[in-house]
Amino acid sequence: MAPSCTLARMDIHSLQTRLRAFSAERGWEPHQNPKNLAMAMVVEAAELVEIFQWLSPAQAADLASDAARQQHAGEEIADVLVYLLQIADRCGIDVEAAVERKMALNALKYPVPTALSTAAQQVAVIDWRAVDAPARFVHSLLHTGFAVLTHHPIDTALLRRIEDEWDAWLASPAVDNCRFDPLTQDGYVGPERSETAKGQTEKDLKAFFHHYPGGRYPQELSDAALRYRAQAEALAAQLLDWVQQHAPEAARQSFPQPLPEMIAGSRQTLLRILRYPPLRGDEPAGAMRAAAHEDINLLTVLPAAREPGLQVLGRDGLWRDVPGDAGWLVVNTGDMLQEASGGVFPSTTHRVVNPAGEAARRARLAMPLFLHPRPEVRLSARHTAASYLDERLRELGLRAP
Ligand SMILES: O=C(O)CCC(=O)C(=O)O
Ligand SMILES: [Fe+2]
Repeated sequence: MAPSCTLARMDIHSLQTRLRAFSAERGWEPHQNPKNLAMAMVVEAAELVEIFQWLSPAQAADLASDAARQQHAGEEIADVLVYLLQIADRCGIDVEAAVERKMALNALKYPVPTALSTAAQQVAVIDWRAVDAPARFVHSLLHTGFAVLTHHPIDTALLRRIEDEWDAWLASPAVDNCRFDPLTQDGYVGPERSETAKGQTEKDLKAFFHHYPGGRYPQELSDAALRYRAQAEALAAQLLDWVQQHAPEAARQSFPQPLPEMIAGSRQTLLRILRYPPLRGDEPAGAMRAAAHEDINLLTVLPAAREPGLQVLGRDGLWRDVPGDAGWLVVNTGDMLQEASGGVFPSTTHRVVNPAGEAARRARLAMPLFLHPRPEVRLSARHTAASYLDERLRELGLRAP
């Protein structure tokens, strides 16, 4: 997004170079630290205000009809801008990049309050094969944190098979042979010690199995989940490529390295197979299948479950069902993409609500794949992937505090 052609015409960088030379020739540099410059800028801003001080709002709006006053205002505006550019120069701030990034963030923070923006908050359903799929996919992620793909390359017959065998396994005593190990972070976690979403008090009403490359896998089961994992991981890598290619300039400038490089050779990508057991009616008040949360990773690939319940929180504060017809694939952004993009890609809050009626008596299976960078990858000035994951796992109670 170009903030304005005026900025481009002005060429901020060469202006800063000229200002530096101007100060050096006059021996002013020792006094021009950011603190003094900021104070001088405020004095100039006050001189600009002084021009308007006793004018009526109508007179102020009509400044152009008073040539002398208009010229005076121009001089004060120039003074303010000159100091501002010098502050940025001394602090090593790239003004153009900072403005672009701020405008992108403002657009996210203050969406246009029209019917159009309500439509923009609907998660897009996109044919993966379409020529414009990558652009539409990234647009939907930017506006809703989610996108849904149809006609994707994941084998849906394989998914049904996984659901059937894992539904039985996750509810069987065999899970005892494969319980969660906090060191390797893989294995089975039962409802009794399931996650407590950040900021929640009740545990989620779910059991799950975590699989990492080369990690433990139930020997009683077929390799269907591993085959799904390979397909999902390849698709997730392609989708991350789409994000890199179609990300707004502000996000691309924020990425410490191209996104595909972050996952190259990663063994951190997590396959989670979830079983939400049928509800018995004696669940603690307020306990939900999956309480409101954000995913930790870059992107999540999630085949639509057979049972409903997945909802996304819109920027308008309303929960909406994520479209999830049979065979569709849900994709959402996670905290790590938000961190790496300087907030341009939102990590959107979602949850799985408890069903009512007949559906409450049925289990719900889901198998998200969480795409993770290698641990040493830098996401931002604050965090590497490892430091970020560590912080979040402690919050979830999956790693000792
Ligand atoms: O069960 C689902 O559909 C979503 C699960 C989820 O959001 C998660 O495990 O992070
Ligand atoms: Fe999630």
